[in-house]
Amino acid sequence: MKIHHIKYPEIPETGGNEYSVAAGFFDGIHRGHQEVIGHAMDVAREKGLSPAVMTFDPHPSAVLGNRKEVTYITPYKQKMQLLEEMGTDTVFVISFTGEFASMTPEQFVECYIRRLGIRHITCGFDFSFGRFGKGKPDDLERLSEGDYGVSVIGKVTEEDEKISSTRIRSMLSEGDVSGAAQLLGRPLMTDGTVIEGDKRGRLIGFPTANVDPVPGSCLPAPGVYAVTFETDGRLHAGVLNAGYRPTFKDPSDTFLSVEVHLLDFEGELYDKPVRVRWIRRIREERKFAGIDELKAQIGRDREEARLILAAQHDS
Ligand SMILES: Cc1cc2nc3c(=O)[nH]c(=O)nc-3n(C[C@H](O)[C@H](O)[C@H](O)COP(=O)(O)O)c2cc1C
Ligand SMILES: Nc1ncnc2c1ncn2[C@@H]1O[C@H](COP(=O)(O)OP(=O)(O)OP(=O)(O)O)[C@@H](O)[C@H]1O
Repeated sequence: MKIHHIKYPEIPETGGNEYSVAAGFFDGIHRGHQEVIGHAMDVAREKGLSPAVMTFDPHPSAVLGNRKEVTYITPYKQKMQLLEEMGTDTVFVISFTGEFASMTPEQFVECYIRRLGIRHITCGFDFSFGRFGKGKPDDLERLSEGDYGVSVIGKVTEEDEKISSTRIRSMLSEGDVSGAAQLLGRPLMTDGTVIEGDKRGRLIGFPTANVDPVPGSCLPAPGVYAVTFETDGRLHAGVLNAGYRPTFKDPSDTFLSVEVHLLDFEGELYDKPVRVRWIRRIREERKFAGIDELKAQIGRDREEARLILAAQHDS
């Protein structure tokens, strides 16, 4: 898959290729996004065009400043991997700058559709672009003069409400990872590396792999979760604690640890790249009176995770 990074006003050399693109930020590549991207690919096949995606980096809210801290359901690398798996040949990643954001719809169409060789553009019903987000799908049609086709995908919903990145982020902030998986069409995936912890886990009888998530990962609310843990091409069942370990740590310690106890694995994992898939929340993190109580609870968490993951496997 070819990735073109574009910074306004540059236009990359694409060797005369002609594209069918899906346009949008696409954080999460959820079921709504999958419909938009899937349609762009169908058109590419029908018309003999190259299947492509046009996306932006960073998230517009990082530049327009309406979100405090910008985290991603699918950080950049994972998003690229998912797009490639869906059959995308080319991705145009446009730097989302103040200058780009203030283009008129006419400028956007001239620079990023006509001059890039785009012959068909697919977007969702609420796609917007250009100054104040004023450019709408209708404008794409109005400005095309027959040079390119436009498809607008209607609202994809779950329980009568639009599936959106914002909705998924809000579910994650409440720990509802199974609800989020329903909208994503797959579980939330967190990529990271195994780092050293305080080595207390082994002492209490539950060794854990401490995961350092890739920067900018959008994590679910603190708590205990049933997860799968993929490393070295193998999938392990696990029970994860995301939190501040109040039983051992000072409340002023604000480092969020993400640690996974693997149900059927013992061995060395330091420095390995891993992918955690969040399956279901089990409970909140709590401060226990002592180690014995904590150990008993982790034992119950482990059994609950085992049942959740076995049921998921059977279904
Ligand atoms: C499934 C699971 C649940 C946990 N729940 C809690 C909890 O509710 N409260 C808490 O203080 N620590 C909890 N912990 C964290 C333990 O305190 C932690 O594993 C131990 O401190 C080891 O830390 P280390 O890996 O940094 O050595 C949990 C850990 C696991 C694996
Ligand atoms: N549920 C949906 N149904 C149809 N089209 C959608 C849906 N969600 C997003 N799209 C379209 O997919 C593209 C990418 O959308 P965008 O990245 O803004 O996603 P979003 O989920 O709506 O995000 P946010 O919650 O941040 O607004 C846009 O063209 C948008 O119109």
